Amino acid sequence: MPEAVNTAKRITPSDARETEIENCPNDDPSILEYRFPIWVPGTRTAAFIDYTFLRPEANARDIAVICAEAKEYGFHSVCVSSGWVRLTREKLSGSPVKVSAVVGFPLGAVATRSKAFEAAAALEDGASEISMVISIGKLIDGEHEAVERDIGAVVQAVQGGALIKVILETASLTDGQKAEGCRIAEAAGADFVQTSTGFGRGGATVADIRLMRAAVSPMMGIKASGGIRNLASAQALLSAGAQRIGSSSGVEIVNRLESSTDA
Ligand SMILES: O=C[C@H](O)COP(=O)(O)O
Repeated sequence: MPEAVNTAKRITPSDARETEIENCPNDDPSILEYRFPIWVPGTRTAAFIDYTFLRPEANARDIAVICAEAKEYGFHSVCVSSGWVRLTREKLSGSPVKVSAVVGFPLGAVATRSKAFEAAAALEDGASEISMVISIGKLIDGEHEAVERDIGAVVQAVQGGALIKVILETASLTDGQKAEGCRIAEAAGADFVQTSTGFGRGGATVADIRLMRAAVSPMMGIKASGGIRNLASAQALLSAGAQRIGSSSGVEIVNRLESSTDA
C-alpha cells in the first residue's frame, strides 16, 4: 500500500493569506456606531490581533522573535508583561505595530495603587494599550464601588495616554457578574472589556462576546482572549462582536496550513 502523502504546505509570511468564512457576516446592523473598527469578512484578521507573549520564562530573545513576527504579519500590537515594554518598544521602533502591556496580571488581586503604578510605568516605557485584570474576587463579592475605584485608578494613572482594557476573567464569573463587570468598566472610563487572561479556568467564548457586547455602549471595545488557536475561532469571535483578538497563537491563526478545514 503506498505511503500517504501529506500535501499540507506551510505558507510563508510573505504570501500569508487568510481564508474567509463564507456566509459569516457580522450580524450587528449598527456597525457604523462603534468607536473601534469592526471586523467584516474580507478584512485582514491580522490587523485585529494583539500578539501576546506572557509566559513567565519569556526572555529577550523571545521578545525579539515575536516583534519580528508581528511586523512581518501586520498584527495590531505585541502584548507583553510590563517589564518587557521598553525592549518591545525598541524592537517595534519604526513600525506601525503598537506595544500593549498587562497590569495586575494574571490574578487581578494586587493593590489598586500597584496596578496604577504599573500602568503609569508601562505608559512611560512605551505602551499605548494596557490590559488590566479586574479585581475578580471583589467583583464576585459584589464590592462594585471598590472594583470601579480599582479600574478608575488605572484610567487616571495613564491620563488618556493609553487605551485601557479590563480583563474580566469570564470563566470565573456568572453571567450577571460578567455584565456587571462590563458596566463598571465603562463607568470607570475604560476603553475595552476583555474576556480572559489565558491563565484562568477557560478562555473566550462566542456567548461571552455577545453578552459583553450587549452590556456596554458602542463606545466600548470588546476583546476576546484566551485559548484562541485558529482562524475559525478568531473569526467566529470577531463575527460575534469582538473588535480585538488577544492570542499567543497569532502566527498560527493567520498562517494556517492550506489543507486545514478550520475556516
Ligand atoms: O491575551 C491574553 C492571553 O494571555 C492570551 O492567551 P493564550 O496564550 O491562551 O492565547
